[in-house]
Amino acid sequence: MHELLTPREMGEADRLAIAAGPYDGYALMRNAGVSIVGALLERFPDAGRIAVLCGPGNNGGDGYVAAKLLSETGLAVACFRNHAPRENSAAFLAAADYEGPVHSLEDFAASEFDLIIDAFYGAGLARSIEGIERSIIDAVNAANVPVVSVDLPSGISGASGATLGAAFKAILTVTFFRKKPGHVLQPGRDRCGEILVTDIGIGERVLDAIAPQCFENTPHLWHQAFPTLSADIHKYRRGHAVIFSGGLTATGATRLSARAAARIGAGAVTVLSPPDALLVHAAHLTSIMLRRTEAVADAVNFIRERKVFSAVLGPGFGDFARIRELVPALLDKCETGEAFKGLVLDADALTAFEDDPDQLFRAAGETDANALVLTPHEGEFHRLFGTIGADQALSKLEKARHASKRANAIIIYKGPDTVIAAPDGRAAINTNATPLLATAGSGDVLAGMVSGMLAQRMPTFEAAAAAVWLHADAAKRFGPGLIAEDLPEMLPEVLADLGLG
Ligand SMILES: NC(=O)C1=CN([C@@H]2O[C@H](COP(=O)(O)OP(=O)(O)OC[C@H]3O[C@@H](n4cnc5c(N)ncnc54)[C@H](OP(=O)(O)O)[C@@H]3O)[C@@H](O)[C@H]2O)[C@@H](O)CC1
Ligand SMILES: Nc1ncnc2c1ncn2[C@@H]1O[C@H](COP(=O)(O)OP(=O)(O)O)[C@@H](O)[C@H]1O
Ligand SMILES: [K+]
Repeated sequence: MHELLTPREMGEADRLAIAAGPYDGYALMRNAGVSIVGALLERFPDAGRIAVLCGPGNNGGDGYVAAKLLSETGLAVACFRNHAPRENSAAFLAAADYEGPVHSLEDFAASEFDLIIDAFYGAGLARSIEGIERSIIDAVNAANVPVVSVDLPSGISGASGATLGAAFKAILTVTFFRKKPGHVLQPGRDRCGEILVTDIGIGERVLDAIAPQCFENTPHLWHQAFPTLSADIHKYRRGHAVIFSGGLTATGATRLSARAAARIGAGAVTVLSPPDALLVHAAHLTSIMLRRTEAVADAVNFIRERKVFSAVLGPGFGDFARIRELVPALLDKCETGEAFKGLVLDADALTAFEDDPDQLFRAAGETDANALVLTPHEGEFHRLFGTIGADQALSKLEKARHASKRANAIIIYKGPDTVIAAPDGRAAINTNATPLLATAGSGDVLAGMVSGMLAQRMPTFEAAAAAVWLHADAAKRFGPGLIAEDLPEMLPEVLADLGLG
């Protein structure tokens, strides 16, 4: 159930399901209406006066089916519309079968109803909502009457989650077969309220032909790829990660990453520290090892000699020129048949390429697409991928995908709706985050977690997706008062509950 279907793919799913039978378009629509009414009666048993706002397409058709069923239960239902459905469409049949009152949108007043069913537009919304429909959406949102949206809150793009003109703020959204990206990307996600995905008779087999490439980030996506421990494992075989430290005044970020890499299961973690920061690290580290490194060659030699599998570069690092030297040298190590296979660039290691992102992309272009993970937040994304970031026509999902191809790297585009994208086209949208993560250092922890998973040889896309989900789950479990230090300490509980590690 974690596949996300674009509106175009959903249209294809409908088409394939109708071709396979036994349901035709109107039968699917009746099933959709049944699922809407079932959810509504269960959640709003006291709603006596219900308005159904019907658009001209099949979303409106679902509305007429729901109106008919609700009126058959004896409730006072009224439909409002300005455009009748196209003749011979499934929605046309649904409108004809509904025998209750149909009014003009001009006569609608939100205050006269206990509940509003929003069936203006769903997956077919193709342009900005204007005119009377827009005025009604604004008035209903202001009136605070509960809204149940059919498929999507009207005004939200199913493809991008963007608001086209104006959008309802629903308390419940009932959708069919699978969620769409618009249900999980902001601001769409906030507009949906509770999301109920219902079965309307579309068989799972349609997915074989559609082969979706976008997923909601749930443990199903990466559970199988999570590393397991054999009885004869030892710490270096389990996986050795290194974290590059900056100078004396910014060592905390390094230790946050290191602790997270260790807690997520790396067998050994070493902090590579410049001479001036050694003492402060030594005073704080216990199970995490410490190594003095000065020249780029020191780090590269250590990585080779000590069979290091992954590294984090960037948190608190400070020295941009050194980063620009280190990145090509480290990516080169990923390619030379040695143990080292994964580099995570975060924070300063992203900003270091702000003036010449092509320098990074050239180095990355010569390596395996699974060797590099970039973890930009909004600001860092714009620094590295200015043109892509500024393109208003692209959703966050599409931006992450374009950036991933451009950089030949796995991108973790962070935020309330973090998108993880791979150059091969796969993408995952994360939905379990909490605003509690907006605390200094939480990104450093995430970078460390990714490298800890890479050290254990988890495939890169799955490692990135797993780290993002586990990071958010840790935050939610800890709850209010969270600071970044708490996140690694919650991981044992998170992992144990999933039976991982
Ligand atoms: N068998 C199935 O397929 C099933 C589908 N199901 C349901 O169908 C929904 C998708 O139906 P849909 O494709 O008809 O699209 P929908 O969202 O109703 O809008 C299209 C209409 O709106 C119009 N229009 C668009 N934007 C506009 C705007 N801004 N302002 C004004 N008009 C605008 C557009 O006009 P046009 O662009 O063609 O001129 C067209 O007339 C889906 O969400 C689900 O609820 C379920 O019943 C299960 C079975
Ligand atoms: N409002 C929010 N809701 C959910 N997650 C958030 C929110 N704000 C930040 N985060 C998450 O917190 C982390 C912050 O990372 P980052 O901005 O790099 O912080 P820092 O640089 O302080 O470590 C990211 O994983 C991001 O997705
Ligand atoms: K709708």
